[in-house]
Amino acid sequence: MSLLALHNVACWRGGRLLFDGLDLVLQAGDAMLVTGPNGTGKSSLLRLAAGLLRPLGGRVEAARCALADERPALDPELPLAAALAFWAPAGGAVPAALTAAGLDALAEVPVRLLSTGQLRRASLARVSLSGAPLWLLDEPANGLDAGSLDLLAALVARHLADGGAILAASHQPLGGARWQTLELAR
Ligand SMILES: Nc1ncnc2c1ncn2[C@@H]1O[C@H](COP(=O)(O)OP(=O)(O)OP(=O)(O)O)[C@@H](O)[C@H]1O
Repeated sequence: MSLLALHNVACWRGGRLLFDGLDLVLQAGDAMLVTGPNGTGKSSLLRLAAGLLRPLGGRVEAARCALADERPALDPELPLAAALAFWAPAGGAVPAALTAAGLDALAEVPVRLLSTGQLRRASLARVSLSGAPLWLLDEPANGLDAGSLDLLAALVARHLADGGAILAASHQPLGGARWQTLELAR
């Protein structure tokens, strides 16, 4: 069974047609990288897949998903571990997620004090904690240093090996998978 399927999808946003006739299918273990110039609709495509945006035409079928974009979706006033616990169905997985994202030392630091790259990694920890089989990652490498890029690649590889799928938008190459590519054009 596919974890994401788009059938003949058209997207209208900002007063113009961003794309139409788009078909794609992601099965367990699949990773797809969406590329293209600014404003061509990469983030919009992720929001369509997340069910946050309605297609102008066509059909979107998605498994339970977790979206990581520029908004961390973590309570800024809470210590990081407590903020992440909100998203953890079983609660107990938070320490392992912190370790996998290289955030052990920051568990008790309020989210509002984290740096840009630390917040990105906290978003990845949130997504990995969610248990969602479909990850939607919008520019996940933004603000990450070399070591953090390696952590991202490891998280990607583990999620795919566990039977998940990933749709990511990025201006830079990502590791951890043999990425299929989808280029959106103006
Ligand atoms: N909330 C919104 N309301 C109206 N138009 C929007 C909204 N968000 C984005 N758009 C428009 O939709 C178009 C596609 O934007 P989108 O963010 O999907 O592009 P992108 O390919 O992800 O760009 P970038 O590479 O800059 O991140 C742009 O023209 C943008 O102005």
